[in-house]
Amino acid sequence: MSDKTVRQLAEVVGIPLERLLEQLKEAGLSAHAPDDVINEDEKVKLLAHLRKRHGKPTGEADAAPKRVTLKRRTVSELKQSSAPGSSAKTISIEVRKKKTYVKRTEVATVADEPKESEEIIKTEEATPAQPMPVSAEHPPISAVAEEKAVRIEEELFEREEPVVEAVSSAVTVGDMAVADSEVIDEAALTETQATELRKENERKARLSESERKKEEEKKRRLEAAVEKNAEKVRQLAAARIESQKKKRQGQTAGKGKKKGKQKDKNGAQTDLKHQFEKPVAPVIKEVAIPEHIIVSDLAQKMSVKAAEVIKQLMKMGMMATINQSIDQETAVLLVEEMGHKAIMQSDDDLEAEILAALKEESSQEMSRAPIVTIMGHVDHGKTSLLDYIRETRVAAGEAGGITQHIGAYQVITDHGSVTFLDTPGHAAFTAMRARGAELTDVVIVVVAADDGVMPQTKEAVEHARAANVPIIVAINKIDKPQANPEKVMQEMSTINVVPEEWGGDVQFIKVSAKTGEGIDDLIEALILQAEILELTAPVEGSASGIVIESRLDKGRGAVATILVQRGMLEKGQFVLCGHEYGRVRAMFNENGKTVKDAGPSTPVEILGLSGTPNAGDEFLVVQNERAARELAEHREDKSKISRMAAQQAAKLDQVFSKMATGETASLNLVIKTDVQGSLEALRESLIKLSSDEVEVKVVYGGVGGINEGDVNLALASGAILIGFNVRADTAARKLIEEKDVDLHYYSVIYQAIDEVKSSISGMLAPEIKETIVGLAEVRDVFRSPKFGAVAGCMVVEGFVKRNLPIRVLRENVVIYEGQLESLRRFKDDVAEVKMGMECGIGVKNYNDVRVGDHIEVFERIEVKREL
Ligand SMILES: Nc1nc2c(ncn2[C@@H]2O[C@H](COP(=O)(O)OP(=O)(O)OP(=O)(O)O)[C@@H](O)[C@H]2O)c(=O)[nH]1
Repeated sequence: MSDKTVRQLAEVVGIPLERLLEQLKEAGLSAHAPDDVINEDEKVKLLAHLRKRHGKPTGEADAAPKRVTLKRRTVSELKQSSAPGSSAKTISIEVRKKKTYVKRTEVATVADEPKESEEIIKTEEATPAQPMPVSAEHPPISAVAEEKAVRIEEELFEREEPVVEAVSSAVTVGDMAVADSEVIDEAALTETQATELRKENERKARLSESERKKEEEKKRRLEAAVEKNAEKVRQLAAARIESQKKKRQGQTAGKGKKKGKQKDKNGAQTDLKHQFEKPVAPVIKEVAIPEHIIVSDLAQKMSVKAAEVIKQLMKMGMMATINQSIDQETAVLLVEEMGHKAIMQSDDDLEAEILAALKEESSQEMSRAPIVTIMGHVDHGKTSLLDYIRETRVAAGEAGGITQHIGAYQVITDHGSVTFLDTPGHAAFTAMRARGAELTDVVIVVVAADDGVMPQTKEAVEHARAANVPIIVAINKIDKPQANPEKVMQEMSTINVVPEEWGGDVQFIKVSAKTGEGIDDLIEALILQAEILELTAPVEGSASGIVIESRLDKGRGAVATILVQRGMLEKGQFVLCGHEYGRVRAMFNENGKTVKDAGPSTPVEILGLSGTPNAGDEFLVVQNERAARELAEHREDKSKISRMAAQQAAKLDQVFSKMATGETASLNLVIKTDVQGSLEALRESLIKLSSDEVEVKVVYGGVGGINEGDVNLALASGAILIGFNVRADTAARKLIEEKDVDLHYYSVIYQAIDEVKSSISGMLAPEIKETIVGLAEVRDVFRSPKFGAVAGCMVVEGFVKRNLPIRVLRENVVIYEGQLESLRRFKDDVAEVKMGMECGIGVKNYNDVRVGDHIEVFERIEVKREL
C-alpha cells in the first residue's frame, strides 16, 4: 500500500477535505495541508483515534474473535416397545444446534460481505434444524424478529418451512439494520475499506426520501410477515400439543381395551376409526351365474341381503325363498336389474374339460379281472362263502399279512384274478346302483341246497336282472345230508334262471363254504364268464374308478376303499372322490401291505383325502390340487343344487308329457303287494297296458312292506313305486322323501290300473284321490265292554280325526279297512288328536288290533278334472 496525500485520501474515502484535515488535527498528526503525505502508520493512528472517539476499544478489539459460533449437541435415548413378543428397541436421538454470534462492528463487514451472508442464509435453509446467526447488538426490530424465530424454531424442531421463512426474514431485517447503523467516518483506512465506504456513502446519498419510505414500508411488511408466520407456527404447535394431550388421555382411558386403536410397527398410533370410507358411487360387480343358483348364494355374490334379492324377485313376479334355487336366466335378469354385470357360466365346463382330457389319454386296453357281488337269501351262506375265499386265497400268498375288511379284495388264481365286493346282499348292490355306480360285472346268487329258493333269492335275481348283470348260481351247503341241488335248479328255472345243463344260459356250481368243495370250480366259472364278457380296461394313464366305502380313522384321517376301473393309480397323485379331494399319501391292499400303484379291477385303501366320500362316488386322478379343489367345490355346489331343485325322479303324472317329448318310451314300476295273488294279478294287468308308444315294465314285484331296497331299486331304474295294500317302513319313507320318489298306494286293483292307464294315455286325472293324514301306533290294547277292543295309541304322524276312514296295518301291510268307533283322550270323546299325543281308538267291527300295529287315517279328496 503506497502513501497518499491528504487530498487523495479525502477523495478515496469520499469525505470533504476540510473534515479530514480537522480529524487529522484532532488525532494529533503532523499532516495539516492538503498536499501533506500520510504514511501507513499515520493512517492507523487516525483510525485508532476515530474508534476511540466512537467509544470503541482499540488494539485487542481487533485481536478478539469477530464472530463466535456455539455448537450444542445433545444425545438422548428412547426406549421403544414394539409388537408383543419382540424385544424393546432403543433409538438414539441426536439433536444438533448451532448459534453464531457476530460482533456489532463485524456486522458492517457482514453487510459488506454479501457472499458470506448469503452463505449463512443458505446454510440455514439447507439445515433448518440449525438456528440462525444472531447478532448480539441488533436493533430492536431485528432482535425481536430473530428472537421469535429462534424460539419458534426451538419449539418446533421439525416444522421446517414456516421457521425457515421466519429465520430468513429475521436475517434480512437484521442486515438492513446493520446497513442503517453504518457510520461513515469509521471508514476503514485501507484502500479497499475506503473504496467500499465511499460506495456505501454514495448509495446513501442517492437514496431519496421516497426510497427511504419504500425501505421502511418493506421493513414493516417483513416484520408483519414474521409476526404472521410466528402466529401460524404457534397455532400449529398448540394444535399438536392439544392432540398429544388427547391421545394420552385416550390411552389412559382405554387401557386394556385395544379396540379402535392399534400400534403400528414403529409404535405410532393409528386411528382405525377413519379407515373405512363409504363408497360414493355404486359398486358394480361381475357376478358369475352358474346354471342354477340358490337365492342366498346369489345375494352373497352381489354383497346384498337375501331379502333384497327376494324383493327384487317379487317385483319380477316370482316368489322365492332364501334356500330356493333359481335358474340361470332369471338370475341373469335379476343381477342386471340390480345394476351388476352377469357372467353366464356353464356348470360342467371344468369337469367336462378334465374328463375330456382323461378320455384323450388313449392307452392300450387290456383284459381285466371281473368284479363280483354275492347275493342271496338270509343264512344261505354269503358271508361264509366270501370268508372262505378270502382266507384260503388271499391270505395264502401273503404270509403274515393281516387280512382287513376293506370292502373288496382280489383273488389270484391260476387262470387269472377275480375281484370280490365284500358287501354282500342286494341292498348294498342296489344302493350302489342307485348312486349311479355300475360296478359289478357278475352276480353270484347263493342258494342253500337244503333250503331252496326263498323270497330274497328271487329279489336278488330281479335286482341282477334290473342291472343287466349276468348271474352265476352257487348251490351252497352241499355238504349237508339234506342238500337237494336238483330242487334248487328246478325252483330257479321257474323264475327263468335256467341251468346250462338244462339248456339255459346260467352256470350252476355246487359248493360248500364249510368244506371248500367246489370253490375252485366257482372261481373258474367266474373267469369263464369274464372271458365271455370280454372285460377290458386301459392299464396306463390317469386312473378313475368307484369309491366302495370310506371311514374316518383316528390316526390316519379319512380312509377310502376305492376300486380302480381304468388307468393306473399311483401314490402321490391328486385325486378327486365325489366332493372330496387330496393327494394319495399312501395306498394299501386288502392285506394292509403298502402298494405303490393300482391298476384296473384292483381295490385299494387310500389315505390323504380331505374327507370321507360316499360309497358309489366316482374318483378320478387330476393334474394338480387346484383343479381337484375346484372340481370338488363344483360337485358340492351341484349336489346342493340338485338336492334343492325339484328332483327329476320318475313321476306317474309326467309319463305322458315325457312320452310326448320323446324322453321316455317305457314306464318302469316296482310293485309291492300284501299277497302273492294280488301281485300276479296286478303285474299282468299292468304289463298289458303296454302299447306301441310305451312299454310298461315291472322292474320288480314282491310281497310285503316297502323297504329301503325297494326305494333304491326304483331310484336306480327310474321306476315308480306302487304299494298295493302295503306301506313303506320308516327308513324307506325317509329315503322316498329325500329323493322325492313317486309312490302310489292302492287298495283296489282296478284303481291302480286306471291310474297307470290314464297317465300313459294322457287322459284326465282320476276324480278321487286318497291322502294319508295321520298315523297312530298301537302301544296297548284294552278290552271295554262297550266298544270291545280299544287301542291305546300314540299319534306319530299328522292327526287322527274321528270321522275319517282308517286302515289297520300290521308290518306295513293293510289288514283291515274301516271306520273309527270311538276316539278318546283320557275319558273324553274328542274329534281330533294331534301328533305327539296319546289317545284311545276303538275300531268299528274289528277287535283284532294288536300292540305294534299302526292305524292309518286317510282322506278321500275330490280332484277337479282339468282340461
Ligand atoms: N354246513 C354248512 N353250513 C354252512 C355253509 N355255508 C354257511 N353255512 C352256515 O350257515 C349259516 C349262515 O351263514 P352265513 O354265511 O352267515 O350266511 P349269510 O347268507 O351271510 O347270512 P346273512 O349275513 O345273515 O344274510 C352259518 O351258521 C354258517 O356256518 C356250508 O357250505 N355248509
